[in-house]
Amino acid sequence: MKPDSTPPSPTATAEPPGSGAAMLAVDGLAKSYPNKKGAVRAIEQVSFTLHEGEFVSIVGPSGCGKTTLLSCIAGLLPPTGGSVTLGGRAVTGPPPGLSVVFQDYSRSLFPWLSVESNVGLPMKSERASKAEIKRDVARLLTQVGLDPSVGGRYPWQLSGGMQQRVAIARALISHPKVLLMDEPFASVDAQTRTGLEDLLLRVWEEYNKTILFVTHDIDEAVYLSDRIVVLSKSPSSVVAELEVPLPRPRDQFATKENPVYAQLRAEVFRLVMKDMPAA
Ligand SMILES: Nc1ncnc2c1ncn2[C@@H]1O[C@H](COP(=O)(O)OP(=O)(O)OP(=O)(O)O)[C@@H](O)[C@H]1O
Repeated sequence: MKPDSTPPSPTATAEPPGSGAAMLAVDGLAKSYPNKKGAVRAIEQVSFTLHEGEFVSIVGPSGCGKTTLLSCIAGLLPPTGGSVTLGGRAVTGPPPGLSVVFQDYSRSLFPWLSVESNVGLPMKSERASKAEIKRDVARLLTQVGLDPSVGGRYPWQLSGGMQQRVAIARALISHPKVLLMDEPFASVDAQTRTGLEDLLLRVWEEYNKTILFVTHDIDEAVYLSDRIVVLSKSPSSVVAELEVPLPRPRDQFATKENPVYAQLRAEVFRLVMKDMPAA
């Protein structure tokens, strides 16, 4: 496997996000799960497009079908209608060029493998040499803010935040075009979460990735994204797509003090709560 050429610096991204070619197109996607009574319609008629280099978040009321949507996009679950195309090719199974990071890092990482083996696994299956794997794993661990010596430890010896950094390193090592993230920071404490948000923004800018990020957290969606896709309650469809015109680079203090941040947060909250079942 060839390593990426030197990652471009954040300032080298000449085009504004969202101005690139269509990278991921979701068109009329539907998914029903069979049950004793017939079927549970989880999502129906979900359509949106991600352009190259864009950071897009999906939000919606609890149980609206966010995980179902992401699983269909990742080719892990066959949709019952509609289509997904990645780089112009129909997704019919897990496609090359796409990596997934789950909320539950134990789903991303094998506890019986060292951190180095976990991160290097995609390269191993592509028959990279041991030296190449070692070099790239150390580079990626540094990139996600971990000391390369962590490579010799096991996932269960690390904190939740560190494990999620390892999962991000592993997702990046195969140079995916698109990163799908399913509530990746929902299982860590608030301070760790803000650190991971800023890490993700740095990685996104440096590697010029296209990211689709599912979250329950409206603040997080506004802070991170170029655009927010709001889903209705299940069976869900897209009720709104909102641009986030906040300047970049984002900053946990300055961005959140910007009146546009508060305005957008309130708007997304209103759209999501409209469809929330009573507690
Ligand atoms: N394997 C399954 N079999 C049957 N129904 C399912 C299955 N998985 C999900 N569902 C149903 O599909 C709908 C959407 O579920 P999904 O987990 O995708 O939503 P979500 O938005 O990710 O949920 P949450 O807000 O809890 O993260 C729900 O009504 C759920 O009960």
